[in-house]
Amino acid sequence: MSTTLGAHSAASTASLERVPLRRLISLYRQGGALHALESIGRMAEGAIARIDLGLFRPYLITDPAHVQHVLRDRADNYQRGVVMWKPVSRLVGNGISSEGPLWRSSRQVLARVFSAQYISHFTERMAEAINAAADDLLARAADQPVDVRREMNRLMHRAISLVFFDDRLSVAEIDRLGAAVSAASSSFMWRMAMPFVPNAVPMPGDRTFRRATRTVDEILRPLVAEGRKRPPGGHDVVSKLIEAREEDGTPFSDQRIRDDVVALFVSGTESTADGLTWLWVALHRYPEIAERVYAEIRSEVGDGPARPEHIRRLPYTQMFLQEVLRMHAVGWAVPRVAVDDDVIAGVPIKKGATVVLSPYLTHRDRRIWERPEEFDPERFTPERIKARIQRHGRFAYFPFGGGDHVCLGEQLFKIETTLIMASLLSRARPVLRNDGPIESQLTLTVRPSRPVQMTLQAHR
Ligand code: HEM
Repeated sequence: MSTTLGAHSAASTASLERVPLRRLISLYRQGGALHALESIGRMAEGAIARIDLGLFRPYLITDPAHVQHVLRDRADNYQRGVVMWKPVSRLVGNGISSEGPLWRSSRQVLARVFSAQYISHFTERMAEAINAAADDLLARAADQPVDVRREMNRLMHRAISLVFFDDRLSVAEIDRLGAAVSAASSSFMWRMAMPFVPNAVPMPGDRTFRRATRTVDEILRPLVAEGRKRPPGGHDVVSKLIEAREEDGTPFSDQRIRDDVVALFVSGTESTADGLTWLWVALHRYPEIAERVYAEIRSEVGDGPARPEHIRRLPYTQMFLQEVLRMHAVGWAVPRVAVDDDVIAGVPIKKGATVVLSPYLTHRDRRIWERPEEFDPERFTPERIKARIQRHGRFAYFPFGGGDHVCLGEQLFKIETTLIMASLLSRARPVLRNDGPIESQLTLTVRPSRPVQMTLQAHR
């Protein structure tokens, strides 16, 4: 086994460099999977890397021009369709998380529901719900450390409750739904590792999967049935899916609606919880930079409550958030399969090959980012963004992906996160209470290696 590196100049012929398996194993042994990934990224320096794992030989792509080629210029030739997908589709069906006509009809309706304009129907109530939950959190976290991920999930579920269900599901039920979706998602690891095993053959995790999907159905099916009896015109996800039509004009079935809601949960909640957790780690780690965030929020929001109009009056807070997602690109891998033969930067990509784009590595490419290991929100001033785009193109920074499958939840994430920050940080600042260091861990997302514990100290 080996890793083969190809040149990154579009005009050049491929220059290849082999890294023996010994090297890969030694990188893994030195510092785990993330260290190995980072090291390959550094060696490649934007060139295409071929990770040779025997039968599976994906290409790792990090140069912004190559990313643009896959996600935008030749998007028709690069589709989702990894074999690992089969077990996931048992949970999320074949709508928004797939490809083809069913994806297109889901995407069409959901792109509208998740646009800034549609979400604005909910921001007023979202701010109220987040302020109320923040009051509760501030009271609990004043002296006793709380688990950041769990608390961020709770806050996020309040926003989701509105946008997905127009508040027709209680927060307790959404927490239950979230837990079931999360249990189901982690139950099919074995099936993902061995996708060719038929469903009829029992495997570890099957029982958890069945129990979790039963809970999901118990919660969502009555909600869809009740939604069908309501007058049309609702702005929430379920109402819009009920009004949606397939390309041939048939309405979405109950199963299809249930599948898309679950798919949104799967795509949206894990990455949001990870992104929000890194946010608190960054505020604690970089106190001088965090002071500027607190000062901006205090000057605009005072002692609260946070309101929708504050969102666009907090530019430094937004820059801080962008830098969090640069350093901690939680969706670290965006995989695609080549539909037909292609050539990228002189490297032939055969039909059926898997290419993996990695925002995590692109965001740490030294050719694009000065001192990429340093946390610096100033990278995101409008002037510097413009200069970067002119020099390196739009895909130098792509935490939310790009092209046809660009993340649907980007606006929702920004709105809910800014409201959460404004509501909590107008009154308090975080202090992490973990004993040891918090490292990054590579799983399906990049997440903190241990649960993050924090208290919230009232501003003096
Ligand atoms: C920090 C938060 C988030 C990050 C970093 C993130 C990242 C991403 C990325 C990289 C993709 C592209 C995947 C691909 O091209 O294959 C994506 C797609 C997607 N995201 Fe997000 N996401 C976040 C939050 C959300 C939220 C809050 C939602 C919805 C509630 C959401 C829903 C989706 C959906 C449905 C897709 C697939 C879209 C399609 O295939 O048409 N995401 N996300």
